[in-house]
Amino acid sequence: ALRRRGGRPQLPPSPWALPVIGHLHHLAGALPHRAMRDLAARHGPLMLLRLGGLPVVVASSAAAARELMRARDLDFATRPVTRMVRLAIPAGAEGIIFAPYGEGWRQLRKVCTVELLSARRVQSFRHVREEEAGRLVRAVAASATAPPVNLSALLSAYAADSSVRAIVGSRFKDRDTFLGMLERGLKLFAKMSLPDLYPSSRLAMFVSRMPGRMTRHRQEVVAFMDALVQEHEERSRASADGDRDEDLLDVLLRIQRDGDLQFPLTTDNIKSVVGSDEIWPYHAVQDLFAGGSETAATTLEWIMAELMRNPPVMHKAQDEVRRALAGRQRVTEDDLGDLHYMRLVIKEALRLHPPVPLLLPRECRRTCQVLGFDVPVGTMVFVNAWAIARDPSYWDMPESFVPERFQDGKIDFKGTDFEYIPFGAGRRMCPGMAFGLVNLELALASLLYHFDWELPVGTEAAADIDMTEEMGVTARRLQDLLLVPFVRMGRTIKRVEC
Ligand code: HEM
Repeated sequence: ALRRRGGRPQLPPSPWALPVIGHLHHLAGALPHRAMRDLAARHGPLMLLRLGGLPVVVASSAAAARELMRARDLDFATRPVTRMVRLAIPAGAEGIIFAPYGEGWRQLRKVCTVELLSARRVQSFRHVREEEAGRLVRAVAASATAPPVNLSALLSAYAADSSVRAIVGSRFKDRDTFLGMLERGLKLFAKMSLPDLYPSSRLAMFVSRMPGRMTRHRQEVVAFMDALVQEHEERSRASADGDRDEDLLDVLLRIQRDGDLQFPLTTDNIKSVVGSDEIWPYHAVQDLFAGGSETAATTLEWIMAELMRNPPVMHKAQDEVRRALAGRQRVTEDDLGDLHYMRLVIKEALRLHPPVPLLLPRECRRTCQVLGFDVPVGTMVFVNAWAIARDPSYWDMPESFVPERFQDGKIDFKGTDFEYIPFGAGRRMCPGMAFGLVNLELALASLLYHFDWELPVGTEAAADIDMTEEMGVTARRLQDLLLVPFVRMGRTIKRVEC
């Protein structure tokens, strides 16, 4: 396929490069999705960058995304496993996010959709979400005595607590250690280090501190997983409750133990799928935590910031929630069905602030053509979902927060409208969409129902709210969101005194 134009491949266009670092200098000083959008404006919707020694193709239009994730989805259905990821995760134990395309990933993906993230399972954690949303409301109310409230911190706690409770249960005694380990692991995996940028360089391996950190993380995980799995197995032997109280790790261990699935999968299959390494359940649960926690916290923060900047939208959303829930003491999931406008608000926030702006990287499995260019096997691929969702060729007033643009229901995030793909598309699309959305809806409805919100002293105008992003595990706010809540009790609104 690469034998074109007299034997030379027609690669996608690239900016000018420097020796050794390639195009890295073009990304310096800006967040990757922003720098890549600016480069794409000059070099086109499919461009080839060399990041150190790593070839990377970036897709920046709906047409390019459609080709990669629909027409050629199978050719791009694998994830790159960098040297650092491989140090932390042995082959066969990658979990779901990092799993290369193949039988192992396919089976785990089925476990995800049929068991872990199915509608039934999402429903089974309803009480966890409602309790955690209640805890969030109480925490906001309690902090309201000394405003402003650091809403970012409270939302992070809400998202992390509800995820960890779903994954390992509320009775797990080393929960805080587990949470700390997951958060450290996520930060390590989110970084591109020297050995990743120069995959064949021994020097990069030698000078970087990442290999040591990854190895220590793996050792920590192995030690911890033993205790975690043992505790869960003892509990499941002691319990006669069937699966009534199962957390996600219980489900994974049950599947490993019994092959108890709706599709034929024996214990032996599972072992070969997940490898015999004892840390496989860890990476599966880490993926669920990665998927569930940061994405929810980040999105909720952006939604609240956008609502503060757009008072008419805030009033309309509050009006809807308060009308639908009139007289209720607290918000439950039964109440969410009628909140149409609030759902448009969430959609619009996911358009302007997709928490995973470049989606998760894919890798080309087979040399092929995209938009008429040759993409060589082994190339890493990013889809700039953030840039596409702000492209004026698809969106009117793309930088403005206008939930009504989704009112006619023509565009959705289910992976078929490629100008709007916050959850990705194709075979590797996010399997946790339903799980994620219900988490967002319950927390948001609670914040809108119970509180009125004002800007802290010193932030006089809504336009002064700092909207700068930073890139960590997700594209979140650089500054914590500080707001002043007023508890709304019936018709009177007063600052809480406790
Ligand atoms: C607002 C919420 C969320 C957003 C915006 C989001 C976004 C994404 C994106 C962009 C991808 C990559 C898709 C691709 O490569 O095409 C992804 C993959 C994934 N997400 Fe989510 N996600 C969310 C919530 C969740 C939740 C709640 C879970 C699980 C509890 C989850 C689990 C996963 C997993 C396991 C993958 C990897 C799938 C694979 O590689 O086959 N996500 N997510």
